[in-house]
Amino acid sequence: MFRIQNYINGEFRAPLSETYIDNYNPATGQVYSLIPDSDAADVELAVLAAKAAFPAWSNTSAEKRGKMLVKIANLIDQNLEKLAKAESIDNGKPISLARTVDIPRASSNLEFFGTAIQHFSSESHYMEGTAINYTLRRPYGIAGCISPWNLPLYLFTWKIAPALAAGNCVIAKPSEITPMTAYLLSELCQEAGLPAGVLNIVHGYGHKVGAAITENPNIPIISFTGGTKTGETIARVAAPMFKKLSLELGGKNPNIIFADCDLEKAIATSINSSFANQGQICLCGSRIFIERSIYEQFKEGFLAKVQDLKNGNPLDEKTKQGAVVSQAHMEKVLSYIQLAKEEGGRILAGGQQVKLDGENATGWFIQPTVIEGLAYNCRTNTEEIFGPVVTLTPFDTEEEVLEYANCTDYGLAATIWTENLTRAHRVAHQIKSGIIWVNCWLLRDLRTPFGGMKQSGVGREGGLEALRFFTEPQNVCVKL
Ligand SMILES: NC(=O)C1=CN([C@@H]2O[C@H](COP(=O)(O)OP(=O)(O)OC[C@H]3O[C@@H](n4cnc5c(N)ncnc54)[C@H](O)[C@@H]3O)[C@@H](O)[C@H]2O)C=CC1
Ligand SMILES: O=C(O)/C=C/C=C(\O)C(=O)O
Repeated sequence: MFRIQNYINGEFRAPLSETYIDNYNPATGQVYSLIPDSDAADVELAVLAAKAAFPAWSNTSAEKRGKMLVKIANLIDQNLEKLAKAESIDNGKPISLARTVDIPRASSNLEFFGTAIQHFSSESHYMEGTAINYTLRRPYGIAGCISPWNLPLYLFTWKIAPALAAGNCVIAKPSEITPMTAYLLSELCQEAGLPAGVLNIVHGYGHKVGAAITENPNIPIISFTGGTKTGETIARVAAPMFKKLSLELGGKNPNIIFADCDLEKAIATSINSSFANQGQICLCGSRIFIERSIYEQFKEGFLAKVQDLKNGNPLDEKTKQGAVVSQAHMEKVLSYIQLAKEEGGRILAGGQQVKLDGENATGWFIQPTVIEGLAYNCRTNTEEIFGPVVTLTPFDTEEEVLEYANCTDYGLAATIWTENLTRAHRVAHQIKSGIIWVNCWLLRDLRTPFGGMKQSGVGREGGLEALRFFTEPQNVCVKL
């Protein structure tokens, strides 16, 4: 069976333990490759490599570093089909989504930061006639990047690109649930001629490799995307070591439909914001609040479109709903559907695991599920499910829907549907979320600050925020 390898010091290496973890295809439930079960000793090798590479990489001009990232982006483009297929098999997502969103975005991340670093500048402060201060933005040394399974290459590159562009060397850990495209990327890095030790990819479990990165005193800065509980564990270890942290965590995002919206557009986009990637995007709008006067109309139009969303083999071009990522995750999502019933919810669509034919009979598929009749503040409506499950709740006033929207511990993203711009600004201002979309969803400009409030995270990534995060300011004051 195919064995993924670590990428350390520019070379492909087996884990020192020589043990491997099974890697599953979620659409068949079968093991199809093996992942290094690395540990702290492999991370230590990566640290040695990164330390040795840092002086040269950090002294390479921003232009050259940027060009290297753009070269890797071009190789991603040339390998689009191979990477999209690998992502679909590894994660269970429809190949059409991997081909049009995940892989192109991975390329954009590298290109964006490869060019952004060439325009990055720092400040100077003139003290009239007395002194001039200039601020240097210095790379930290070795950055740790830990990424999740839902958008594997997309989020992996979202972290490593700004870290490398800024002149850091990186030790990166993709999710052990979806390691394949990070491995394929390491092959492209070697092909591009990325100097040895600049990027090191160590595969394995979070509690071993992730914990070793978090605990390692030579890694002073960590960027993490994943579950809120894991973020808390990382913060507990890293904070007393005074590490710099960026935590992109969970969400339980409101999707607010006012009666004066363009209903057709609101329904079409809400289908996407509910069920794209089987609802496994931290930005999905899983709580849909609908103004009572159009509740039945929205519900009817929405349910009609949900009926068209059939689960299918992710490698089939026509499939819009693939498999969820793992058996454990499927069981978690199904347990929330059961909880919703216990909390008084009515299942309007879906609600079950789906058994497909042939080799997909043993895959992990869940029907897109729509539930109504729940209290806005019950567990189903406040805990992150992270699957193809949404709830519909009517509201009467703006004040009431703001209370609903803000009632969870999360504050990542929100969507507002209205044709009344004054209302849109007013409501946006009162929602406690890091990202607000008005009459759209997941419309991404990579220059904008990205991240959440409350338990959705700490810090912001994207654009200049990411380049500032991965650099440490040093002020030099020169007496005139
Ligand atoms: N982007 C997001 O908002 C994501 C949210 N989640 C949420 O988290 C829940 C749990 O999913 P998991 O797969 O368990 O996500 P996770 O948070 O455990 O995994 C994310 C990454 O963190 C690593 N990790 C795990 N434990 C670690 C530790 N102690 N130290 C350092 N790194 C560690 C994992 O190996 C993976 O690379 C999901 O059901 C979902 O609700 C999961 C993935 C992405
Ligand atoms: O940067 C984006 O466009 C999307 C980011 C999504 C996540 O961070 C997530 O789902 O975890």
